[in-house]
Amino acid sequence: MGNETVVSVSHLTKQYRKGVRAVDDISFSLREGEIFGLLGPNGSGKTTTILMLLGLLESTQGSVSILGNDPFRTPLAVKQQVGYMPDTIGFYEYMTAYENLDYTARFLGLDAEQRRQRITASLAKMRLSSRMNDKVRTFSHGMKRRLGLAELLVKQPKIAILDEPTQGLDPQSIVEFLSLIASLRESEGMTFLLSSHQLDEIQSVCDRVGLFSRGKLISFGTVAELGKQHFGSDVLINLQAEGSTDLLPLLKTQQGVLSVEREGEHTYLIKAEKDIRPSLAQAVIGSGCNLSSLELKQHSLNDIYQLAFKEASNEQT
Ligand SMILES: Nc1ncnc2c1ncn2[C@@H]1O[C@H](COP(=O)(O)OP(=O)(O)OP(=O)(O)O)[C@@H](O)[C@H]1O
Repeated sequence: MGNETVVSVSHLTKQYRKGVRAVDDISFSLREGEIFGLLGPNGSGKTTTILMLLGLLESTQGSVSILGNDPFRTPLAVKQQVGYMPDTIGFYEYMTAYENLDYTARFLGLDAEQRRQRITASLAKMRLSSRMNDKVRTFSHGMKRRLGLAELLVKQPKIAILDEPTQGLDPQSIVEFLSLIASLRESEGMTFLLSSHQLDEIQSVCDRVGLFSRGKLISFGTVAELGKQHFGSDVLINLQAEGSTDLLPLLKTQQGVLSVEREGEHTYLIKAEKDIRPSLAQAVIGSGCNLSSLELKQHSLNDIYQLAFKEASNEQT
């Protein structure tokens, strides 16, 4: 991931005519080459934010800068550098995959040979070469998503914004789709913004996430940072040990330990200020017990999401 800021959002607000404040004073920035997950329940403001990033919707207040351009004032400059995959991808169903991509490529002003090269390379990367002359209406949902990524590749944008890209995919296709995104980041250096409520998958691919609740960005950072912010602890350690000594009092008094919970007869979950596995191992072995496992655990994005929303709704009521 580079250090250059490619997307910068400052105090962005959108109030629809009917009075709904769909996005309420949000600020964040994205770095070149990062994969960012915009997470939130239905109606929390994700799509409204995305539309403002794309210049398709005017903000009520605040500003957006995409690679130095204001998307609402200079939409063409932004459109050339940003690829967008909406939640319902609109391909021409009675045209072939190749024809659909050629239609997109013509807008880029490429000559016939450049178009052919770019399209065939993109379809190959998305493993759709064998289906390029088939009509899109014969494609499965997952194949249409892959064709959506191929279309992004034809466009070669610096930034790709994908609204609910994994919606409707089976678990295997989700894993495959997200690994394609990760590989595009590696090979093309693209920056991705994904909106989603598929937490586990997002955790596996995103460098940083932003949690949305009722138009507000209630948390922003890496999953580890969010874990610290909401759970007040840097690390969770899972320890398994057997022996005649009750380890609970011993573990509780170790330096750096914040709390200890017994999770099973011989299993403990330790909340600690930092990674103190070496001193825990010493203490356990010193007490005469057999240490069978000592693992660093992260709070799952799902745990963080649940807690963050509980906190946000407590604040709002
Ligand atoms: N054109 C509109 N006019 C008035 N209100 C709108 C309009 N579009 C969205 N809203 C409202 O703004 C809020 C945020 O909607 P938005 O679509 O941005 O949420 P979302 O997080 O993308 O939801 P989802 O996950 O369901 O797509 C909701 O209360 C929605 O009803």
